[in-house]
Amino acid sequence: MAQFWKPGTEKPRLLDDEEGGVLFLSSSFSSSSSGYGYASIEKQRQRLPVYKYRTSILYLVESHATTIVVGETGSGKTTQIPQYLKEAGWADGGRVIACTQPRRLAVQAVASRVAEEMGVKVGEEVGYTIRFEDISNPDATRIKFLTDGVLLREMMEDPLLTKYSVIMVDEAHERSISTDILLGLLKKIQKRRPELRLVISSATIEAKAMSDFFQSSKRRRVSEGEELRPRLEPAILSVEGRGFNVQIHYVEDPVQDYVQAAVSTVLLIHDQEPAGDILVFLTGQDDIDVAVKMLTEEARSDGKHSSGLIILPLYSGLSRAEQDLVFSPTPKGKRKVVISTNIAETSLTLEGIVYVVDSGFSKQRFYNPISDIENLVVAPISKASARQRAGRAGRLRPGKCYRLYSEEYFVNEMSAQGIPEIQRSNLVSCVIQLKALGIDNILGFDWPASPSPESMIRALEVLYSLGVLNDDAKLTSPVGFQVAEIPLEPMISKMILASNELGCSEEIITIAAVLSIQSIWFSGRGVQRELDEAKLRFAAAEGDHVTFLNIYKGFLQSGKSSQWCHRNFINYHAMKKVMEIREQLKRIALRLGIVLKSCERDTQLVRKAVTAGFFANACRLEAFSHSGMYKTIRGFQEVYIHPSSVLFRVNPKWVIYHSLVSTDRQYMRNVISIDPSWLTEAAPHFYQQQRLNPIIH
Ligand SMILES: Nc1ncnc2c1ncn2[C@@H]1O[C@H](COP(=O)(O)OP(=O)(O)OP(=O)(O)O)[C@@H](O)[C@H]1O
Repeated sequence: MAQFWKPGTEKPRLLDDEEGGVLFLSSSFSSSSSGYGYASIEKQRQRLPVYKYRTSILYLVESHATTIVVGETGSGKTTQIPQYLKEAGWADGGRVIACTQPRRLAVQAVASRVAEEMGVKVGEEVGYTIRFEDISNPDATRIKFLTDGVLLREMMEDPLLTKYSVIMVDEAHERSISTDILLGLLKKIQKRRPELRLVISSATIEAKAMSDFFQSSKRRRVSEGEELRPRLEPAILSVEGRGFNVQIHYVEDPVQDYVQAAVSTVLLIHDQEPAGDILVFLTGQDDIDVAVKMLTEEARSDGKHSSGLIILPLYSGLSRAEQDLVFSPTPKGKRKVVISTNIAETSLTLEGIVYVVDSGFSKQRFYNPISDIENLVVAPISKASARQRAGRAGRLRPGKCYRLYSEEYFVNEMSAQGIPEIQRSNLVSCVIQLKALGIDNILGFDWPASPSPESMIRALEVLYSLGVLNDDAKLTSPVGFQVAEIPLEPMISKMILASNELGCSEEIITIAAVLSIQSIWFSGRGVQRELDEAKLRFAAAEGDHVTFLNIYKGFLQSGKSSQWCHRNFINYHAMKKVMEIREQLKRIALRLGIVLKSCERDTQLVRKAVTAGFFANACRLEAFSHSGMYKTIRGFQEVYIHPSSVLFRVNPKWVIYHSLVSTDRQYMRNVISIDPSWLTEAAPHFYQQQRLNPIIH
């Protein structure tokens, strides 16, 4: 079990102490978490640290084109600033105030909170839009929360975002790809629309870089009326103070197994600490499922330690209804344990949470443009993330955060800030978005942090081979425009378009839905044999994609039964999410004129459609390899079929994978066997005939 410094001894630190900063105690803050009346909400609003800065914020927004607001987590930036702006008239005359978030869940949660504070219904004066879900009313919505990705999509219809008077880019320090693209484009828009105001909310460390970025706007020639325009240099405002104290506990020695350590810590808290819910940060669906199972079994086998625990997973692959469970009030006498990925890291207030357990890891993308390989890797988080995680406790009362790493590690080894996603990702989706917005000179685009030219060139090559870009690097018609319109990775979009021509769109839409979530299998420790046996019941010789079709069919035939999923080691929540996404994809397909048609299980057609999208991920088994080693066709990288694939140990000669994960080796996840001649058919330029021919034969 992880050993923590005991509370009350000298060791635990208050959050601010980490930096040697000032301690802020807001003990007057009401700690009641339910039954808010309107008046009490108003009082709560006024007690938030940001309230003291209301006038300054409004003054700066009035007088500067860009205002950067720096503030501790919980100071009230997200929920309050849009309301201040509305109250000051920025939404008058039909104008709209936008507030972007990197994550969907945060968009929904913050919109409901702000609507509650304003005493209105979500979807009316306060609305939100996330991919596939628009809960806003063009005539009534004055404050709109949306993901930064959705705002980018809105630019396709309205390049200058004319309906917005102020755009607040929240959590800009997270540096998601979409945030970086958005910042670059907003800077451009400001030159054309000097009346547009930007509010960038950012952690301290990034504020200077943000300011430099917006500062470097080229000065316009002063013309008549110029003095009426806002000042171009950005203003920086620092909001001092936070909500409640969060006591930080570190482990004394590094933990060997963070899932096991997280489970032990939850039981320790439950045993020794007063009432209050627990939020645990792990990395992904796989380790969350394992932790949920361990805790559930503990609850079954040994009532003493774990009676009264309500254990809930939280990750993006869950259906909406399951995600909503984490927001429901905890029944009296019970303790909720939410086990989450980093989707709960920013902007969320889960009312009952008093304790946070932080594994110190998250799943992150890393792309190597030389090998053209993108991996999803479990990697250490940054100090900025650790603070955000700790900040989820102490939002409505004092809290505690248990870090499953040592203080020495936190202070000396943890990086201050993560690497911007744009510098560690494959840029195919990013390039197509910019192209769709008419940005032709992608290499010359004004980025807050430049991606490597190699990554750009790789992305351009792939898009060209997908038939999305023409010789002039412009979107092709209709394929390029259609691919850009589908809000999915371009390779999946291309696969869907190809399925229309091949007559297998029903099957491919199912496959696309399954590929958009992490896994539909139940992951658990100690159940590998049963899981393998269950897989055999559905396994298709052609590979995982066709296996998904068997599972989907079985699920429908069972009447979408949770018991059926349980018996077959399939994650019921994930299957419900697949159904949701599939419905959304069907609507998009119909809009694009794709005829929904089944090929009646002609798996060759299905595999050809997959090849049309994913040809760049083709690999060949090494002729003399008995260890199942493959080499990627592009880049000659060594890769292996992941043990979770139905093709593990089957090792067909030619395969295509959907994604790679890196542990001790590079593993291909979701693999399908192909005929190599389909590669040259699908992408003659990519696999120049003469280069591939000797390999094929
Ligand atoms: N759904 C909610 N229920 C109750 N209180 C809430 C809710 N949402 C926000 N609050 C209160 O408002 C405070 C400020 O939240 P807000 O999201 O505006 O802060 P923030 O400065 O943007 O922090 P972060 O960067 O962590 O998002 C919370 O600490 C909490 O006290």
